[in-house]
Amino acid sequence: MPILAVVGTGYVGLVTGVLLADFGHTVTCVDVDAEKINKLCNGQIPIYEPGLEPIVMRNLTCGRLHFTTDIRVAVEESEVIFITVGTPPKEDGRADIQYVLHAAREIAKWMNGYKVIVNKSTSPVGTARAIKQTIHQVLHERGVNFPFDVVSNPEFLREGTAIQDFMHPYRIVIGAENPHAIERMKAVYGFCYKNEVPTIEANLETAEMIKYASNAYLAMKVTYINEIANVCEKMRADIQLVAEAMGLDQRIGPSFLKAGPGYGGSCFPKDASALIRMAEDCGESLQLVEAMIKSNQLQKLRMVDKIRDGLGDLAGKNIAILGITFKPNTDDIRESPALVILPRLVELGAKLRVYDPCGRINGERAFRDILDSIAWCGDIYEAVSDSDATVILTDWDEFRSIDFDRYESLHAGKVLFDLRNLYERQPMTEKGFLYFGVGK
Ligand SMILES: NC(=O)c1ccc[n+]([C@@H]2O[C@H](COP(=O)([O-])OP(=O)(O)OC[C@H]3O[C@@H](n4cnc5c(N)ncnc54)[C@H](O)[C@@H]3O)[C@@H](O)[C@H]2O)c1
Ligand SMILES: O=c1ccn([C@@H]2O[C@H](COP(=O)(O)OP(=O)(O)O[C@H]3O[C@H](CO)[C@@H](O)[C@H](O)[C@H]3O)[C@@H](O)[C@H]2O)c(=O)[nH]1
Repeated sequence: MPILAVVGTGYVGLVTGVLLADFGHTVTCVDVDAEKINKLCNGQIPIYEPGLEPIVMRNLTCGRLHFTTDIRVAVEESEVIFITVGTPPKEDGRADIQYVLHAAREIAKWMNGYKVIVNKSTSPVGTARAIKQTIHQVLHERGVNFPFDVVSNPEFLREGTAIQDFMHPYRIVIGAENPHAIERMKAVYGFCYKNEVPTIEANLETAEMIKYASNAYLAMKVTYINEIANVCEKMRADIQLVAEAMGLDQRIGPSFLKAGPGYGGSCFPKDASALIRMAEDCGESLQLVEAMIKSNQLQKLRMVDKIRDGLGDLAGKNIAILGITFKPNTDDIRESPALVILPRLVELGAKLRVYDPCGRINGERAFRDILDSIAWCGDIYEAVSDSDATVILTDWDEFRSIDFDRYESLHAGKVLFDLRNLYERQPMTEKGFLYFGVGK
């Protein structure tokens, strides 16, 4: 059984390392962030991911899982080394692979025998070859000649459901040049999944492209349903029934058809832009993906128009905001629709009373320019107290069961902008609410 190392202990690295350990592998997770590693060594989880903490504790205790800032030991002791560092967007939309190549250089510095270097970071086509070249160069500088293979093994987990996604992936993609590397990867995953998960073996370029093509397609599904929702609103049609009926067609499928305020997160936006640049670099244009990005930006602004149309002049209005994270069950607010919608509401004169079950710490940082207009609240009812209207921005489960009797007793304005369609219009209207959903 190969000993494993994971370089980069963020969302993907931590989940990968911890769950591979839970499947029985010996894993060392490395990060350059000493504070993060210190916390993890003490069993504290630096991110919010439901269910992860007990699994970390369990594997730390039984000695299969290690955290360190010392990449040397991790590399020397392992045979298969995953790279899971960030690939953030550059200003021109391209993915910045400098952290991936830096990790590759660090690995090459301490290689002491055959290694499989597995890139799990979402990286443009050509990155695996660049990793290979980087490692060759460092080994050459060191005057050594250890054999190694580079594998592209994109990750498809979602934040908030990362454990379930990692334990039961739809597929495993292994891009490699050498059958021996594929065999070592099968030794890693076959041990976990008993070969029950479909595995796609491909060349490096194909594996890298599968990740971008998948993310852009999912983002396009969301954007498509949002556009149809906008038309439904004008035509007395109900997007939820439209989506349900569409989804029953197996060729379409029911997932990623929930209309809302636009997609966000650390992946869809940056990966769509990177895909467009990748296409441009080889003389092609991806017009659907380009249109999707524009449409998604408009969708976020459209939510502001919806609120302004429903409430009138926003100057001096108190608006309760329920949810700022880009989706439920995460503390991540990267590219969240809230980042566009909240500053615009403030610009229009509104005061915001914000509650998010997990997003406050990241929110305080992201909204530092408008903090004077934000009151952070500890729960739903504190947020809605004395407000003129409530906006549901994230589909956290606790927002599905608001106690509306309590809501009324807090002098909360009976105007609800339900941007995740958690409620039905008719019962809300019967309760005396002015109700605005998306696409119904
Ligand atoms: N977040 C997701 O849900 C998700 C899902 C699938 C794929 N991805 C992709 O996976 C990659 C990682 O994403 P993330 O969200 O986990 O990022 P992240 O920012 O949460 O974590 C990256 C970590 O790498 C560390 N790091 C950077 N350089 C390092 C180095 N040289 N050595 C050791 N550690 C180093 C950072 O300190 C950080 O802790 C990205 O390419 C992303 O697109 C993310
Ligand atoms: O029907 C839907 C589904 C999603 N969304 C929005 O789309 C965004 C992304 O959601 P989701 O895909 O669940 O979250 P991520 O954690 O960003 O996961 C995506 O990005 C990851 C990083 O690449 C991939 O690994 C995953 O497969 C891919 O789903 C969020 O803003 C959601 O609110 C909708 O509005 N409607």
